[in-house]
Amino acid sequence: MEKEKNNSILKNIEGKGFGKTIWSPIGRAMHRYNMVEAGDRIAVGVSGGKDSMTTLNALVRVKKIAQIDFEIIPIHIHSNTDKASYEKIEKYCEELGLKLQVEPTNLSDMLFGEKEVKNPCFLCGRIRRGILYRMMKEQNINKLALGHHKDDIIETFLMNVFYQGNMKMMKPSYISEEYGVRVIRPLAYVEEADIIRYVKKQELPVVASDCPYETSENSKRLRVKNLIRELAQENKDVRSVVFNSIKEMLD
Ligand SMILES: Nc1ncnc2c1ncn2[C@@H]1O[C@H](COP(=O)(O)OP(=O)(O)OP(=O)(O)O)[C@@H](O)[C@H]1O
Repeated sequence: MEKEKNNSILKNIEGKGFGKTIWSPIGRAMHRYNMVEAGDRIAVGVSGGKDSMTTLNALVRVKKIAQIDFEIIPIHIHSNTDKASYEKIEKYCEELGLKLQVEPTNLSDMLFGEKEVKNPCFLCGRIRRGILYRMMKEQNINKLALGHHKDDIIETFLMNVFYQGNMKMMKPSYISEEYGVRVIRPLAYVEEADIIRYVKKQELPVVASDCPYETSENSKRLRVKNLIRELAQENKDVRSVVFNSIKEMLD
């Protein structure tokens, strides 16, 4: 019975035709950076968006197919009081045999209240990260899996070059000195377009983001994203060209 359930979960996660675009690059990144080791307690930051839901699936898949004994702890930092917005994720985690931990915050009020905040995206990310790290410490969790993918890594690199004048990288795996935990990005080698295709085909219960800044036309990230999109019309491999040129610097 248990075996049948496991097989059905695995089948739903894997889908058909995603070996080359999803599972193989995830496997390569996990292997190269030793992302999953026996005894690990790995928190997955689950926003409910396509990237973190795919990351969650990737870890559940590894747990089911590899003989590695580790734990997965999905955590959702909730930005407002609307419970309905995460019930879908909670239910999905249950189907995977996992209990979603939900941490309520007043992030929405803080960021979109009466007082204007200067750097909302930076602040939001920092606060969320701070909460995640605190929860990890309290629960003896040694790794944090985030849903950043190949396009995020390329965009971050180019943004740093264009706007900051440095070549800082979003690394697939690194130790946060401040908090003493390892951050891993299992989707580091996966392209966003493939994640979109995967999530759609598998009908993952993705929750739309309520962040008003996400699609802001002025956002520097969006400008870089559009630039890459434009270049990709001339050369469809442009993402891989950039990525391969920085790959060694990601270690
Ligand atoms: N509310 C949250 N609770 C827990 N983890 C989060 C939350 N928001 C973001 N994260 C984690 O941080 C990562 C990067 O966050 P970001 O806001 O850039 O989301 P994203 O790249 O759009 O990903 P997603 O599609 O998963 O929302 C996410 O993939 C996820 O792992």
